[in-house]
Amino acid sequence: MRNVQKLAAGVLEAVLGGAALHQVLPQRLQQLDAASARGALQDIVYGSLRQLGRLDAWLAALLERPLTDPQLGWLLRVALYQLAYTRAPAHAIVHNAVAAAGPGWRRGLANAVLRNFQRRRAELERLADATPSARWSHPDWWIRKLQVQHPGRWEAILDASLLHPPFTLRVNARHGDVATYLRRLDEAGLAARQTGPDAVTLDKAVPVHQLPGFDAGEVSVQDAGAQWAARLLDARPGERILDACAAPGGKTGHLLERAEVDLTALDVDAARLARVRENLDRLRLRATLLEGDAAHPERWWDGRPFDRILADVPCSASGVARRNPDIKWLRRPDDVAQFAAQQAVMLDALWRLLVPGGTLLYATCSIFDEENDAQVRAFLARHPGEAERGTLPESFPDGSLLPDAEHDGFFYALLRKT
Ligand SMILES: C[S@@+](CC[C@H](N)C(=O)[O-])C[C@H]1O[C@@H](n2cnc3c(N)ncnc32)[C@H](O)[C@@H]1O
Repeated sequence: MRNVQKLAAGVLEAVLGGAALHQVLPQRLQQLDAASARGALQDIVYGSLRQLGRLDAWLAALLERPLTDPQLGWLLRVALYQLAYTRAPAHAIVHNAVAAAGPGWRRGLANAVLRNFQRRRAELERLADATPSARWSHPDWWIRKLQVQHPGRWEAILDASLLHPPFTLRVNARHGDVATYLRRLDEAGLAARQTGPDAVTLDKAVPVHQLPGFDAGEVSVQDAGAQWAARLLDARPGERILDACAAPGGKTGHLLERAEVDLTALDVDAARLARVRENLDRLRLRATLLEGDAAHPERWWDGRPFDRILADVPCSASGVARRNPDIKWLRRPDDVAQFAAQQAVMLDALWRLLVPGGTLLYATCSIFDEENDAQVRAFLARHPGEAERGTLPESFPDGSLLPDAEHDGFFYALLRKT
């Protein structure tokens, strides 16, 4: 356990220092032989990042003066996370963290902090609950933005963002229906329920290769909220479709599963585009893959207009913060305006590629207004008389997809070229 604690502390320090979680964590996971230790490291890193505001508040309350050793601080947060949120035996957590803390005063301090946490737990929970950034483990600016932009829903959004993200599959309609797949999951001993027209959510995440039919392309892992994109774009057989920010290809695959279309999958990132190819190969589906910048179609467009365009633009990812819990700590308030500016340029550029009468589906995994409704309103104001906003179907949940227990946060707007 000592090694796992130290590795977890190292990952947290690197990530909060600016390193990419998806690069640092796999490197550290490779240093562990036992699958159980790798599982524990993954859980501790994700869980600590999800609850970091609370862990910070506890640590600050337990220290008499600020720590001079940042590495010890990360180790203590890891141990606090384990004590509060895991089933590992408390004595082992404390014993190993104290040993990992190093000699001299570090050892004594680690011992005092962790034992005091156990003694003062109820008081510390109340203390954290009284401070929004600790209660919901989000930066203050993020919480204030949600309070202003979602006055009736901000607490529910933040509560949902502390949950473990659901593990949801998309059933490939070319292979069978949801009811049949639910029966196959049941036969495999995997409890699940339907959470969308093509979506089933498992009670517990499992490695994908344990899923019946995964290798044959019968299902894909995709959040139920993300599965609305293909349904809303509603591509018809034979149409020419542009998936303008396609990688890693989750929505590309869904579009192709639903209709025989002539699909171009564009992405600016060649490495990510390779993942589109891998995903489509598994699904045995075909598309034209193009590396290119959606903001500069003159560099890659062949001049033939598209009937429908999916613009699943890069965004703050504030709707999927529980899946990428480093994001909320690394984003700066200014980033949101920068994303919004980049999205506006991409929207205007892509709009020119759409056939008259065609539809563009604008999509983000953000819950911030600047990237969503305000973005669409500004677009309509820039294109008077040539664009109108389409209505989303009644089956679409509640007019918006704010994160909850069943799906992540997404935004969709249909734009029709008049
Ligand atoms: C939200 S992700 C897309 C997710 C994808 N649609 C899916 O469902 O799997 C945004 C993608 O936009 C790509 N991207 C960012 N800037 C771009 C640009 N200027 N042109 C094209 N793609 C871009 C990123 O590389 C990233 O893969």
